[in-house]
Amino acid sequence: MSGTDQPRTRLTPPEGATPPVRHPDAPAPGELLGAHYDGCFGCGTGQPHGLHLEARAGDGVSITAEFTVKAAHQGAPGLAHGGVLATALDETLGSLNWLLRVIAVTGRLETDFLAPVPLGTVLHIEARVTAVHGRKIYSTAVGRIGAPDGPVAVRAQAVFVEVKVDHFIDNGRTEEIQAAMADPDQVKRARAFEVNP
Ligand SMILES: CCCCCCCC(=O)SCCNC(=O)CCNC(=O)[C@H](O)C(C)(C)COP(=O)(O)OP(=O)(O)OC[C@H]1O[C@@H](n2cnc3c(N)ncnc32)[C@H](O)[C@@H]1OP(=O)(O)O
Repeated sequence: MSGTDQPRTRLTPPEGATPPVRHPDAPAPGELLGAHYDGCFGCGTGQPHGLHLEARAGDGVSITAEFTVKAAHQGAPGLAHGGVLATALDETLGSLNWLLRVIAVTGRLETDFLAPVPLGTVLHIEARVTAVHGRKIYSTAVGRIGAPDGPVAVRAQAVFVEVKVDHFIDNGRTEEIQAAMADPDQVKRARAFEVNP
């Protein structure tokens, strides 16, 4: 690899990284998080072919989530598309930041595909933050077939990078940004960008 092809950072926390701290206002363990934005492909109710992933707060800085593989999510006949499975992991890992009450985006996501996932499967995902270092949040996730203790189909390791809300406002298409900011529901307005209302 040439210098510019190198990943920005390793997936294992560096020396000096600290354990994550659950925000005191984070939803209680077991609480459903709900969609952060109707238009989100991972969790939004306004996306007919989206994943409609449902995430719940877990203990510490962890999340459990469920995603049912539907016809629109196929790659090979009757099997989930690998990119869709990576999206489900990304969405669950992204939800962890809500427990830290930090706005962050995926910087790096590495996925291991261990077993094919048939159409109709409920994928049970568990994700947790392992460490924080500066703006970098290190996390892992595992997705199991059919039950929380079912066979492991996918695993992921990720680094999220903390950003300011300007990241979305400056880079998102104007129509969607304006519509999200004009939402009369204050919580929905804030959660579109995962900002602590
Ligand atoms: C609202 C919630 C929605 C959740 C949806 C699910 C999550 C998503 O899919 S988010 C969408 C996909 N991700 C993106 O679009 C991100 C695109 N990338 C970017 O915008 C930028 O590259 C961004 C913000 C990640 C980093 O840029 P910038 O703020 O300039 O970072 P920079 O100051 O260079 O680096 C800060 C630290 O992060 C590290 N870093 C930066 N980029 C990366 C990366 N890609 N991978 C790993 N580490 C990184 C740097 O090494 C640096 O570490 P250190 O402080 O130790 O030196």
